[in-house]
Parts: sequence; structure tokens; C-alpha cells
Amino acid sequence: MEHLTKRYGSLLALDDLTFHVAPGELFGFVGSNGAGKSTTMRIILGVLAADSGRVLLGDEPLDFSARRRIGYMPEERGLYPKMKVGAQLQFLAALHGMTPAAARASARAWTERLGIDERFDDNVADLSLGNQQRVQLAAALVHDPAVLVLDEPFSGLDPVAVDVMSDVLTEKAAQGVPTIFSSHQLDLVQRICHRVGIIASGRMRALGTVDELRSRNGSTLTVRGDQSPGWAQGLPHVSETSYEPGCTRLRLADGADDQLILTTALAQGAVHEFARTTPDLTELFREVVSA
Ligand SMILES: Nc1ncnc2c1ncn2[C@@H]1O[C@H](COP(=O)(O)OP(=O)(O)OP(=O)(O)O)[C@@H](O)[C@H]1O
Repeated sequence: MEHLTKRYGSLLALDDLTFHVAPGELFGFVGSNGAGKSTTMRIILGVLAADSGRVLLGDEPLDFSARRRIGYMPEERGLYPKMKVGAQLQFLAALHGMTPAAARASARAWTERLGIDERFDDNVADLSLGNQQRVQLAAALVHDPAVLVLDEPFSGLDPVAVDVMSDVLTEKAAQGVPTIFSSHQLDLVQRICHRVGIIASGRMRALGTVDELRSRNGSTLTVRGDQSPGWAQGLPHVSETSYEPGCTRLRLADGADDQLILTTALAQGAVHEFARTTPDLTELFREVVSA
């Protein structure tokens, strides 16, 4: 995706958005409600046109036939409620050019993999919402896509279904399929994604591996002990973020010397706990979005 811009009337929904997802990569796309994630995904699919910018697959602009090779899970789930699960999947596979036999085999294989094979002959509308979502994932996968684009695939799933979905996405990415999904479940994104993009008001505010993003704002050091207020003042690359009797929290930038901090703390009183943590994706998200 390069320099995507999209306006809805006077609203600038995407503002010069650029990012790449490599083969083999699981990319987590996160942002507040209305940030522009679904708009971006619809543009990738070609169901919505960008005002400017382009979507490339490898070095080639995505044309109609390349777009047929994308597996897509739309935010507004798009299944036929009165059609049977298996028939629906076979129909979608056939639409993508599979022979009837290959379509049937693929529909069977994916319903088994996703734990819904017993519902093969049931109407989609008779399944629970979580199981409908599994069918929706099967619909995105049934034609053996070269790229996966999934809009909030984890929303509304129970923990077992979350695990199944995570495993499938991890597996597809490992097979070389560039996989992008949006989610508000940041702990999950942090756990399974190789790279993450944080979008706010249509702009990409942070982009990188989870470790890169987590380390870019330094780390936090919690010191529990008998120090007086301001004890860490003047230590290089250290800023005090909070003090209360018995507990100080410090923000450490690159180059901060933890041993110097410890000896300084000990010179003031006992130290009962000395713990360094890097911000998790949720904290980082809050900082990036509120900046
Ligand atoms: N068809 C439309 N017409 C007008 N405005 C739209 C349309 N679709 C989206 N928008 C607006 O564009 C902005 C981006 O919406 P989008 O659905 O891409 O956000 P999102 O990041 O997917 O949000 P969410 O997490 O809530 O799904 C929002 O302000 C939304 O109201």
C-alpha cells in the first residue's frame, strides 16, 4: 500500500497511508474506532477506490485477476444465511475458479480444520455467531488465496475459537501468505503478529515489529524501597514518572545505567524491589493515539 488517500465528502479517512506486508508475515492492523482500517482493507480488495495511491502485490499493481487471489473477511460478514455451510463454501471456491471436486475437498478440509464439519449441511443462519465466523474464515480460505485480508476476525470468538483462528493465521503466514488482519485485541496482536501498524485518523502513527515498537519509548523501572522524593533526579537518561512513599517509577531512555540507579537508591535506603518492564502494546497504543 503506497500513499493511499481517501475522502468521504469532507472527511479525510486515509491520509497518505503507506505500509508493506511481506510474504510470510502476519501483520496486525490496529487503531481506534473510525481510524481507517476497514477503509484500507476495502481499498486493498478493490471494493472501494482510493482517491490516490496504489496497492501492489510484489511489484505489480493489483488488478482484477490478482484480487481474485485475495482471501477476504469483510467487517459486515457476507454469508448467505439460508444456504448450507458446505454448499456455500463450495460455491465460493468455484467462483474463484476451482473445479467442483477441488472445491468440495477444500470445503471439507477447512470445515474440519475449523471444527465446524458437523455443521456442513446446516444453514449458516442456524449456527451461533462464533461458528458463523468460523464459516466466514473458511470462506476466506477455501480457494487457497495468495494473500489474506481479514477485518476483525477475532471479534466475538470464544477462547477456543481464538486459538483456532490464531493457529490458522500463523500457519498460513508461515506458508508464505502475506496476512493482514485488524483487531482491537492488542494482547493477541502482540502475541502472534510479526509486525504491527497503528493507525489514527487515517495516518500510520507507528509501524514495526512488536519489539521495535515496545522498545522505542524506553522502559519503565519500578523501585520499591525507602527513598525520599526526587532521589533519582539528575541521573543520566532517567526521568521520574511517579513517586509515592515506598514506590518510584522511572522512565529509562537508551544509555540509562541501571547499576548506577541501584547504587543511588541503596545510598538513600533499603531497596525491596527493582523491576524493569517494557511497555506493552496497549500502553503504547494509548500513547500513540493520544499524541
Ligand atoms: N461509506 C462511508 N461514508 C462516509 N464516511 C465513511 C464511510 N465509511 C467509513 N466512513 C468514515 O471513515 C472513517 C474511517 O472508517 P473505517 O470504517 O475505515 O474505520 P475503522 O478503523 O475500520 O473503524 P472500526 O474499528 O470502528 O471498525 C470513519 O470516520 C467513518 O465514519
